[in-house]
Amino acid sequence: MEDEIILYVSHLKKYFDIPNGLGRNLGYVKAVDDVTFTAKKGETIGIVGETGCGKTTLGRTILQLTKATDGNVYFHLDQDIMKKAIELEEEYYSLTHKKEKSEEDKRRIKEVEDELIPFRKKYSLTKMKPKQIKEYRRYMQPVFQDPFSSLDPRKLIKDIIAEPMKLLTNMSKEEILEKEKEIINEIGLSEDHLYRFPHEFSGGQRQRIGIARAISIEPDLLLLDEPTSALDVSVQAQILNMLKDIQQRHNLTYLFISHHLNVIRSMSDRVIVMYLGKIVEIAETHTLFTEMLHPYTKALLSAIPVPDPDTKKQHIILEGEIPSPVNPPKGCYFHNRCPEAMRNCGWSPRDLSEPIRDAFDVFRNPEAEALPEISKIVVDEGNNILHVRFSSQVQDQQKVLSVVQSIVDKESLGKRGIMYKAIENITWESDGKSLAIKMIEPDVPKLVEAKKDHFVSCLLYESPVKEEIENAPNPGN
Ligand SMILES: Nc1ncnc2c1ncn2[C@@H]1O[C@H](COP(=O)(O)OP(=O)(O)OP(=O)(O)O)[C@@H](O)[C@H]1O
Repeated sequence: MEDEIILYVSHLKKYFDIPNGLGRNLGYVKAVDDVTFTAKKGETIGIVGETGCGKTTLGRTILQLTKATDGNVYFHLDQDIMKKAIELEEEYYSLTHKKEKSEEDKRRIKEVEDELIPFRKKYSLTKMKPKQIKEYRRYMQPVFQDPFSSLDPRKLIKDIIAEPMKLLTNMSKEEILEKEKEIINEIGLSEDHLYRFPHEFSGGQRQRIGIARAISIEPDLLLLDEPTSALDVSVQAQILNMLKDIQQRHNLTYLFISHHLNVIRSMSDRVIVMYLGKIVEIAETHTLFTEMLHPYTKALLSAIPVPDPDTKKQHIILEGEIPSPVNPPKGCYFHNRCPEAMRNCGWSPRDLSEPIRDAFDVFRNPEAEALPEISKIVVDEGNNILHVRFSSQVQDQQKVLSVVQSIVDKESLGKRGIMYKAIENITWESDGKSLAIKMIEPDVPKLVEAKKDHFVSCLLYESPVKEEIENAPNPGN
């Protein structure tokens, strides 16, 4: 692997619209949400995470097979330009995301913007015109999971492999055939296989053909999206070994997506762990598998079986459901399942609205007969307040308050006793009909370099550190 940075993905986002069928938008699926990383020439970056966390969408958006919603992708550039891209993008991002901006910051933002806008148009794939993107396409190629559907059954292998060469290069017919002969041997098949149809091949052979097609135009980067997941275990190892050989011979960079942690471990130089469209951790492979930092990575990796029966390993079972990418929680997206969550990790009035409604509903709780009737519950996400409105003036305010307090305590128990610490105060509004539960504003974790070359997005690794937060006096108590 060289030190040359071949790919810089900068704050990339892909949100899918959710149309209601009547021309209006119901919201977005945040499939990729602010992803930043670099890849070096000859490096394999493994991408892991539970199903639906955005791995495929990330790969497709980088390769411009899906149009990005926001962010930039710099690829295959002169190293000085690449360095400039990183400098400009990072400065712009940190300036524009400052909570309070000085006059000097505002002036600098304008200056960086003036330089960045034409720079992006010229160099960022997400801002280029289709014709310009086409020039880069030959240097980045995808290989997908399903070798059965990715090859046109009516075409000879010769024509299938020739497609990218015809489309993206100026090679003559003779040159294409020459290249095909060379490449078919490289993937372990022979020249006469060029004159057969896809159905005449096994799954493993078809995936070899898919790889041959991708490397025929001598790209620099391959997106390998679960390339062996549809194959028998015995065939998987052969394909993985072949991919390693091809990588060495051609000095290729791989973006390697897989559910299989052992495959990721054996293939990758560095690993990206994703959760709900965001990167939660990036580190060199050995470090990630032995000294993982993020609570999610710890849980994910605890699921790998240990071959030695004498070695005891604790399997961390995550409670709670994966939140919807349409309406992800505030703060850290993982906080509601996190065994190490703290009071500022993202608790929201949303968490209390249902339990409070249930406790005051006579159909769900017989004891609610003695309680006043709720007319409305309003979640004010902006101010982090839950407003509970009753149908009429509440006489025994103390009793209602203690019921609400007991719900908060009960809910907190399920959240390892943490959530109650997120309550700033519970007060009656002056009309005597409404109760307001105010929660603290959660912090949003940033991807920070916690150790050398080891990045993690978790408040445990940002200041104020865990102890400070946990020992802070709790105004809700
Ligand atoms: N074309 C689309 N339109 C709307 N939503 C989409 C589309 N493609 C993906 N999604 C949604 O985006 C999110 C991320 O999906 P993606 O396929 O990228 O995840 P993944 O990690 O690759 O999952 P898997 O491991 O199952 O392939 C999911 O919630 C998915 O439902």
